[in-house]
Amino acid sequence: MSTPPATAISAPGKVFLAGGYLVLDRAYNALVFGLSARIHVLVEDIDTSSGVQLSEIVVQSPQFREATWNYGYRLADEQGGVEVTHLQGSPPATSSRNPFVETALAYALTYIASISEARISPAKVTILADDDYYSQPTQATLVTKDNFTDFNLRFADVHKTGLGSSAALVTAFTGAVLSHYLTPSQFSLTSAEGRTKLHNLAQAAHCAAQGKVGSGFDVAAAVYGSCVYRRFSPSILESTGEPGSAGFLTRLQQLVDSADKWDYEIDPDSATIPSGTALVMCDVDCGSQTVSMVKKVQVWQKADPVGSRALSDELHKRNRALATILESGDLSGVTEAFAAIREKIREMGQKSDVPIEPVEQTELLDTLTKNEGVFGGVVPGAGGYDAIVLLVKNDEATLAALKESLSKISASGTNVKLLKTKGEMEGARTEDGTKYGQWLTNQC
Ligand SMILES: Nc1ncnc2c1ncn2[C@@H]1O[C@H](COP(=O)(O)OP(=O)(O)OP(=O)(O)O)[C@@H](O)[C@H]1O
Ligand SMILES: C[C@@](O)(CCOP(=O)(O)O)CC(=O)O
Repeated sequence: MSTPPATAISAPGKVFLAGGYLVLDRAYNALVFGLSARIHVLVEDIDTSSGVQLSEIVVQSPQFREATWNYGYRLADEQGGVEVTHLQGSPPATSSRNPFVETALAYALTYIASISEARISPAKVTILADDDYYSQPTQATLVTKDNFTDFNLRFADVHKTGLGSSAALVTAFTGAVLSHYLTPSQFSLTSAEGRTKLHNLAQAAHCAAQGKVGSGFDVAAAVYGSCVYRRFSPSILESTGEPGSAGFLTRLQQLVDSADKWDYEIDPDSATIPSGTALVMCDVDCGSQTVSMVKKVQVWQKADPVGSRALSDELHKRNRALATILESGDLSGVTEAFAAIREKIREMGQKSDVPIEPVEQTELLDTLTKNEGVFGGVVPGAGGYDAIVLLVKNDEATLAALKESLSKISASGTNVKLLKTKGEMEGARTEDGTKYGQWLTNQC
């Protein structure tokens, strides 16, 4: 009997162009773009024809070493939902846990159990990520097969580029598991209702795995692609509880299915990349980012509520002006719009004593914006030293000149690299499960 193709879903990474920090407050919205860099999640049934009835799901990330996680699952008493246990199996199963995978699995299986009587059969889940999510070791010769690179590294040794791998992973994982176990009438990624459910479930799982409630812009972009985003009130997720706790199944099902519980606003039509242009990203290898940036900005906001509100209002006005220019497609004034945003971001950084646009990044952005065909750019999201994003003319000559400028800059100190990924409009989507060739174990 031939093996059915894997259920495959992919979700994009993100670049946060305008509205970092402000978006944590529902008074402001954010301009976020999805990226062509995607994470793909494939689900295949495990053959139990030998009569063995396992309750086991194996998750593997075969581009990395020691990246196989085995999970047992069981329906907990008192409507506690599906409890997932990380099994310490023999190698290749890894002993270190992956909170994003584990939580996404428990949340997805619990939601499935809340709306379906069907048995959850054993399965193998494969995660494949675009190269751009991780900085590649400079000396190593890496093997790429069927479009994905074997990084030959353990997760602990990987440097991420900050494209939102965890949000893309949780979204694609949740979508793939729901699509695999539910019928199209119970869940379909192509319907508006299905997307809403995927968003709500992935948002809840991602916050739980992170151990904090962020604005959720990264999950919104992973589900809907480029959009103007206003966050949900954090209180919505306060009483969901833990998988296994009494009533978790009912609470999660209501959270996912009751659209009126949520107050986020997601508008994919108002985030536009003008025709003939591209949003590109440069990975900057220049020291690490301060982890407590958000906390420090909040300390400043508390200490100076009036001043910080006035600055945020002005920055928001400038963010909206950029969004309007991009939407109009008429790029006159776009360079000034980027500069105006950066001016206020630097002021916010000085006032809060946070390197949102540190001086090294100011120099880099100023230098690159002088290039023919580069309209402007910013330090995305929370800012810091890790990356910059540029709006450029989408042609070979501009990209070649940009690469040349970056290699000159790299030769004189800071290592800066143009990533292959570009801004893209589309969110999570169903993929053809037969196109992953050698990465699928059933076909090895
Ligand atoms: N290919 C993958 N396979 C399995 N787990 C992954 C994969 N990629 C990322 N993850 C999980 O996501 C974690 C990284 O998430 P984190 O939120 O720290 O980074 P990010 O989302 O890429 O970055 P940022 O939020 O700065 O944009 C990893 O430690 C791992 O648990
Ligand atoms: C600072 C913040 O507004 C954006 C962080 O963005 P990034 O992870 O740096 O892309 C935090 C958030 O929105 O959750």
